[in-house]
Amino acid sequence: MTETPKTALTIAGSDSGGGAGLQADLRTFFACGVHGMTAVTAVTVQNSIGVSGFTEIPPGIVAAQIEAVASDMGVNAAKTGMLASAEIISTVASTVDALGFGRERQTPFVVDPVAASMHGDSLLRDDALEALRTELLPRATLVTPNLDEVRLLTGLDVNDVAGQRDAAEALLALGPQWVLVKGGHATDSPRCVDLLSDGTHVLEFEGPRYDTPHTHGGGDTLASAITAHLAKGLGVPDAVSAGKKFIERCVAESYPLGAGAGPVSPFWRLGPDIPSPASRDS
Ligand SMILES: Nc1ncnc2c1ncn2[C@@H]1O[C@H](COP(=O)(O)OP(=O)(O)O)[C@@H](O)[C@H]1O
Ligand SMILES: Cc1ncc(COP(=O)(O)O)c(N)n1
Repeated sequence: MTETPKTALTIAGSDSGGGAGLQADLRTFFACGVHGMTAVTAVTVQNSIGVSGFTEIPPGIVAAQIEAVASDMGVNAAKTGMLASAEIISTVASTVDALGFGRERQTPFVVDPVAASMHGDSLLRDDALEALRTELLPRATLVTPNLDEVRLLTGLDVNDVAGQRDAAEALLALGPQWVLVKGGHATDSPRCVDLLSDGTHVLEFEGPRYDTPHTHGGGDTLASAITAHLAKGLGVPDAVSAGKKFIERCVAESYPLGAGAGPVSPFWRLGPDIPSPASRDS
C-alpha cells in the first residue's frame, strides 16, 4: 500500500478546451504530486479562440461539493478560479470560513481573482467584482491577480515592477495576507517578474519572457502549483518560488492547439515517455 498524498481542492470553472480552469488545475496538482479535488462553479463553452457561453452551478451545489470532500477526504490547501457570480462568491466565502480555510487559519486558501479569459471574454458577472473585493479577498492567504485584474480591483494601471509594488500595497489594503502581482502582461518589462508582498516582505520572482502566444491557462497553472506546494507544507514565499519555476517551464513547453492560443504544458514532468507531436498527429 502507498502513502496517501496531500490533497488540494480547486473551486473553479470547467474549460471545455482543457487548457485552463479546473482542467489546468487538476493536471497541475497531478504534476506536482498532490491529489486534486474539484468544486465546479460553472461550465464554460470554450476553445482556443474564446468563450462563447457559460452556465453557473447552483451555489448550494458548489458549497456541497466543498463540504463533501472536506468532511471525508480532508483538504490540505484550496484555491479558487472562475467564480462567475456574486451569489457563488458569497457562498464560497461563508463555506470556506466555516471549514477553517484562509488567512491565518489552518488551511491555506489561494484566491486567483479570475475576471475574464485571455481572449477578453468575461467570466464574472458585473455585480460580482464587489463581492470578490469585499467578501473573498479579506479571507485569502494569497491573492494572485494579473495586471488586468489589478486594474479592475484597484483602478491602478500597471506596466512595470514599480507599479506592481504600488498595486501590491493597494491590494493588501483589501485584506489578504499575501499578494502576488503577476507580471506576464507588464509590457514595459523585458523579463517576467511576479511580485510577492505581505506588507513587510517584498520579494521579486524573475524569469525569462518567452516569445509565445500559447499561454492559455498560465495563471491557473501558477496558482495551482503554488496551492500544491502549500498543501505539501511549504510557506507562502517558498511555495511561490516553486510555482514560478514550474510555470516558467510550462510556458517554455507550451504547444499550439486549435486556431488561437494553445495551453501551457506540464507534460515535461512526465519525462521522455510522452507521445511525440508526430505520433499525436497520426
Ligand atoms: N511569455 C511568458 N514567458 C514566461 N513566463 C510568462 C509569460 N507570460 C506569463 N508568464 C508567467 O506566467 C504566470 C501567469 O502570468 P500572467 O500572464 O501575468 O497571468 P494570467 O495568466 O493570469 O493572465 C506568471 O508567473 C508569469 O510571470
Ligand atoms: C474556466 C476558465 N477559468 C479560467 C480561465 C482563465 O484562463 P486564461 O486567462 O488563460 O484564459 C478560463 N479561460 N476559463
